[in-house]
Amino acid sequence: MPDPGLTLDGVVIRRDGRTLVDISDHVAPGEVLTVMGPSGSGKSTLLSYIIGTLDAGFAAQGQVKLNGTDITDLAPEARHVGILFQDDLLFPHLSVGENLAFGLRASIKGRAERKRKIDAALEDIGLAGFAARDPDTLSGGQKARVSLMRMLLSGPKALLLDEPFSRLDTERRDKIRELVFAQARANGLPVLLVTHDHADADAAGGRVHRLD
Ligand SMILES: Nc1ncnc2c1ncn2[C@@H]1O[C@H](COP(=O)(O)OP(=O)(O)OP(=O)(O)O)[C@@H](O)[C@H]1O
Repeated sequence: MPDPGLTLDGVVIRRDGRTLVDISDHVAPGEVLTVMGPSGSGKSTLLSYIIGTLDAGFAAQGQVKLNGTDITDLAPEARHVGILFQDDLLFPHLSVGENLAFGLRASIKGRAERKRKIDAALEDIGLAGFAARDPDTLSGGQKARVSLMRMLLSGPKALLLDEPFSRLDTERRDKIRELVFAQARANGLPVLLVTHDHADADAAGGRVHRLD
């Protein structure tokens, strides 16, 4: 595979004549690149560009490549880039298992195979036996784990994290952060982490790109 990982090649994003983002970088499989910067510096804007949902009011140039393939002009769903937000919500009218099934790749058709995958996924995140539960009966940390797993089950080739830990208390935060990074490493996913928190950057252990 040519150049595995996520490549940002001369990505420049402007708004009203002001350059917000200017980045060229390569994030290897299993590596975490942390993006930090003050409020309004363009962190979420960069993630929108990568997933293909940048607001038309921005002017952008540069290529986004995933495993050597240029995905800059693909529709968001064709990019296979997973994103996790601070307030990621589970579908409240679906059970925990159905929420996970929603993320499962369409290629997994058989009922038994889907159930087996979901049970294994719940076990992976320490929630074995939770398939029938309603999301609103879960704690914040449990919901965060289900959101993460739902996203991973959709088979992303890169992982973007937009302050996904900031609502969690310190103890849960450490555990979930570890789980996210361990899953990214296990799946060989390049990770781009947007955060205000230096503890997140330290836990990620990789390089830091600053937007000012
Ligand atoms: N749809 C929009 N219309 C107008 N301005 C926008 C829009 N979206 C973002 N902006 C502006 O673009 C700049 C970058 O916003 P962005 O959300 O990327 O910042 P951020 O670094 O993620 O901030 P925060 O840390 O507060 O989330 C800000 O000045 C913001 O006001």
